[in-house]
Amino acid sequence: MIEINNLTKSFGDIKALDNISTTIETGSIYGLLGPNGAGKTTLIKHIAGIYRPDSGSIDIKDKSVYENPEIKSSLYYIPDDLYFFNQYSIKETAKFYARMYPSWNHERFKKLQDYFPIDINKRVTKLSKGMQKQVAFWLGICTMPDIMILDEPVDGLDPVMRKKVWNLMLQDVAERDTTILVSSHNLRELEEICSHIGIIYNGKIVVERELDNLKTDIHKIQVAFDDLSPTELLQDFEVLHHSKNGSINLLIVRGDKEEILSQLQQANPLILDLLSLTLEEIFIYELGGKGYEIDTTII
Ligand SMILES: Nc1ncnc2c1ncn2[C@@H]1O[C@H](COP(=O)(O)OP(=O)(O)OP(=O)(O)O)[C@@H](O)[C@H]1O
Repeated sequence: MIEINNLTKSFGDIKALDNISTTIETGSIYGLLGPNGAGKTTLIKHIAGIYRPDSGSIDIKDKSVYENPEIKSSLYYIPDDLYFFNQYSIKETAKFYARMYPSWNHERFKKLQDYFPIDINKRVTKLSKGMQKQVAFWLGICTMPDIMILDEPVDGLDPVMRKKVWNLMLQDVAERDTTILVSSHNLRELEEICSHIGIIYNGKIVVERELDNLKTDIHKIQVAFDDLSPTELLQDFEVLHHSKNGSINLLIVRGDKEEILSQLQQANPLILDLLSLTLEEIFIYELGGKGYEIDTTII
C-alpha cells in the first residue's frame, strides 16, 4: 500500500503539488490522469523516492520511501525519458540489475527472450526508442517488483507490443498482487486496464474513484421534447454539459441514474436514451467543470 499524506512540492513560485493525500491499495492498477503540467510526473517522482517532499509524507509498507534503499529495491520505475548505461548490452544491464535488485528472477529473464525479439548482446542505447521501452519492461518485470511506476509507459511501442506488455503486467498483478501506478494521456488504454483513477489538476487530486464507480455517478443522456428544456427539469442535478442539435439534447449529468431518468420521463420525452460514457469524456467534462475547457480559437 502506498500512503501519501499532505504532500506539497514547489519549484520556485510554481506549486507543482498542493497538499495531496491519497492511498493506493496493494494489487490495484491506479491510473493518474491530468492536463499537461498538472503535476503527474512530480507526484510519480516522489512515489519513486527521487524527490524529497517540501512537506508531507509518502510511505510504502509504513516506511518513508525517500532515501530508503530497501523500499526502493522493491519498486521499479519506468520514466518517460529512459536512461541506460551507454556501454552496456541488454545482457550486461541484466547482470547489473541482478546485483541491484535482490529479487531478480533470471529464469524469467531467459523465458522472456522469446517474448521480446531483441538480441541480448545489443547495446541498449543503440536500440530504437520503442525497443528500449521493451527492454525497460523486460528488465522491470524480472526485478519482481511489488510496485511498478510507469510514466507514459507505452509511448513509442507498436500496437502489438503494447498489448503484449499490458498482458505481462496484468498477469503479474493477478499472480503476485503487484501494484501498478500508471500516468498516461492514452485514456482508452487506461480505461481498459485501470481499477482506480485519479485526476490531477493544478497540483491537486480533483477526482479519485474506482473506475466502475466513476462511471455510475456521471451519465450521458440523449433526450428530445416538443418544447421543453431538459435543464429546467434537472435543476436539482449538476449538469456538466448541455448541447442541442435540432430537437435532440445531449446532456452530461452527475447524480443518481434512476432519479435523473425518472425526472425526464415524467415530462413525456419523444426520445430518451442513456449512452455509454468513455473515460475521455469523463476527463473532459470533469475538468471542464473546474475551468479547464476545450475552447476554440479561430486563426
Ligand atoms: N524540475 C523542475 N523545475 C522547475 N519546475 C518544474 C520541474 N518539474 C516540474 N516543474 C513544474 O511543475 C509543474 C508540474 O510539472 P509535471 O512535470 O509534474 O507535470 P505533468 O502533469 O507530468 O505534465 P505533462 O503531462 O506535460 O508531462 C509544471 O508547471 C512544471 O513546469
